[in-house]
Amino acid sequence: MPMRTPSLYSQDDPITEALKPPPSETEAQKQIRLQEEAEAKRISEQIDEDLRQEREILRRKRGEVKAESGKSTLQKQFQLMYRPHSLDQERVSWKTVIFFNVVRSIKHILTTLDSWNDALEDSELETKFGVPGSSSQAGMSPRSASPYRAMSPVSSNSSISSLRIRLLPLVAMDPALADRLSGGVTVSGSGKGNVFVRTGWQSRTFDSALGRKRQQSHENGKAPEPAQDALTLDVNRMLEATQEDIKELWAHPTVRNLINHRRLKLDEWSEL
Ligand SMILES: Nc1nc2c(ncn2[C@@H]2O[C@H](COP(=O)(O)OP(=O)(O)OP(=O)(O)O)[C@@H](O)[C@H]2O)c(=O)[nH]1
Ligand SMILES: [Mg+2]
Repeated sequence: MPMRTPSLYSQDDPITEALKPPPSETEAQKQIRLQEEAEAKRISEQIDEDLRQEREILRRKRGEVKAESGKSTLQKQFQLMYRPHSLDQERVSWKTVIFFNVVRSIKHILTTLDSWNDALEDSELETKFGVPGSSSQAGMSPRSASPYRAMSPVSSNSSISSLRIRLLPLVAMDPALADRLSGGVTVSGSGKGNVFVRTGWQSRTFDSALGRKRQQSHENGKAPEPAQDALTLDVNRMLEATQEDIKELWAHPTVRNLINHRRLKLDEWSEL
């Protein structure tokens, strides 16, 4: 009796019924068909096996460590215990991040204020939006839906516009800081654009900050001194010069109002 290759098709499946070979099939044709089926099955099983192995490799690569399980915290603790100097060195790179967050937030406040024409006072907010929480006009878009420009007289917004002018040089540093963090990848967009932080930002900010100095002191076998580069020095100076303006902006009733009415949201930026 000749060996029969097992058929792919089961006996009681409606699809099997539909795919049945024609009754006129010769024995030779049948053999070819069964061989083709067996080959197709083998290939399909091979693909499944390959996929399974790939998943397994990926799973091993990722490891079993879960997100938010304290990896970074543990690393910092080890650093503190065994290489406290390395944290001093890192301080410089974090400076860029902190400056960027501050500058970006100020820019965001000013942009939001601008979209409200710098002039949302208590009385106007109450009239326009009702008491906080009553959402009669929630979602109304600022510029298009309001004739503020025409109707709001110069009052508290005069101080905002002067704050805006004083803070302009600081806000102008935003692209440079973003550029530093994203490693030269241009951050485009409307000012709301996110910075895509790329792997290695820390060594980048660190290298830019220390440059040759680091190399030299490594050659001497000494730990490098924390230093700052031109960019962070500039921002540092500007922050010092404008700190009162920043406080004033933050405490300004219009800004307070926007925050209270949830017209101004400052994102937390916790990826770093
Ligand atoms: N109670 C407690 N909280 C911890 C401990 N270690 C870390 N945390 C907190 O857990 C949170 C996550 O810690 P991370 O060190 O950022 O965790 P991670 O594994 O690096 O997280 P990913 O980078 O998102 O994968 C932080 O809020 C830490 O403060 C711990 O030993 N005890
Ligand atoms: Mg982490």
